[in-house]
Amino acid sequence: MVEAEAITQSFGEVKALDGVSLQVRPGEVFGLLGPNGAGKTTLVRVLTGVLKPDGGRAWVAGLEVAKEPHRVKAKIGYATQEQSVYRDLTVEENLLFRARLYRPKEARALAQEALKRFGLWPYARSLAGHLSGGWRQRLALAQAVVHRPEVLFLDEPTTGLDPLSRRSIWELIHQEAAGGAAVLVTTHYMDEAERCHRLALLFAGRVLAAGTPQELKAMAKERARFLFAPGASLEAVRGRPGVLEAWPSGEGVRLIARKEMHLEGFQEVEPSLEDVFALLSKEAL
Ligand SMILES: Nc1ncnc2c1ncn2[C@@H]1O[C@H](COP(=O)(O)OP(=O)(O)OP(=O)(O)O)[C@@H](O)[C@H]1O
Repeated sequence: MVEAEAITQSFGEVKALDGVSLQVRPGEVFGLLGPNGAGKTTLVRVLTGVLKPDGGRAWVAGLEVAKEPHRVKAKIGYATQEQSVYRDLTVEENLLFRARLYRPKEARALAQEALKRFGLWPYARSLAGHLSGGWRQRLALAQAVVHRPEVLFLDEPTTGLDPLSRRSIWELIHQEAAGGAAVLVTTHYMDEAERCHRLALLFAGRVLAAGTPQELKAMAKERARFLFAPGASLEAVRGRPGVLEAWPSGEGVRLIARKEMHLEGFQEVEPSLEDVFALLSKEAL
């Protein structure tokens, strides 16, 4: 459904993408997790045909993106970080506008269906500019899928939303995947990465690892120890040989240490995705 093969892209001295390969299957929510500047938006721009990369190839919905960018655009939904809703149109008008671009004959029926599917009925006649951030983001998502695309690209769809709104946006993302769409979603929230079927950890333009959240954690446990030091001071823990990372956590200190180290008095804990990321980015530096 989505296949990227060794994509590279530089902006002057900056290597935004450095040989990125990945696949997203139909029915799957695939997360692209990485800090600011990792290259997430650049990859989405390449995969949606907005930006032609320096190197590598990409296929989306059976088409090679660089060769047929216009046909690709009709088959995908794309919600960018910049909110793409028109504030001075109503919710319904926004949906109609988008649907008409791709499937003019069915536009009215598609807009009605999206209003229902996304629970936007009560706001159909409200101006988009009057919606709260959470509902506007819901509209942005509805707009991206109103023409029933096979592949959906969502660039940080929950940035700036409160936890409850984020939760409901994630429910909708999974609803679209359950309907058969291949969904690629970028995020820098570690808890959101846990909600993906599979994910790739992107750092400085490179995929450090890819897999299900469970696979990534299992891989990290093979390579390092994840520990908690109750009542310890940060300085004391950081000073011990073999400690790769340490940070304050509740009544003690959390740390990542080399596998071969014997650290008596420490409790072994299950790594989170944040721990996995901390370990891999440390190794990559
Ligand atoms: N058009 C551009 N011109 C110059 N540099 C760019 C351009 N677009 C991206 N970059 C640089 O490429 C790198 C990757 O940027 P990108 O926006 O893809 O990262 P990101 O992972 O999406 O970050 P964020 O989470 O902040 O959106 C950054 O160093 C950025 O400054």
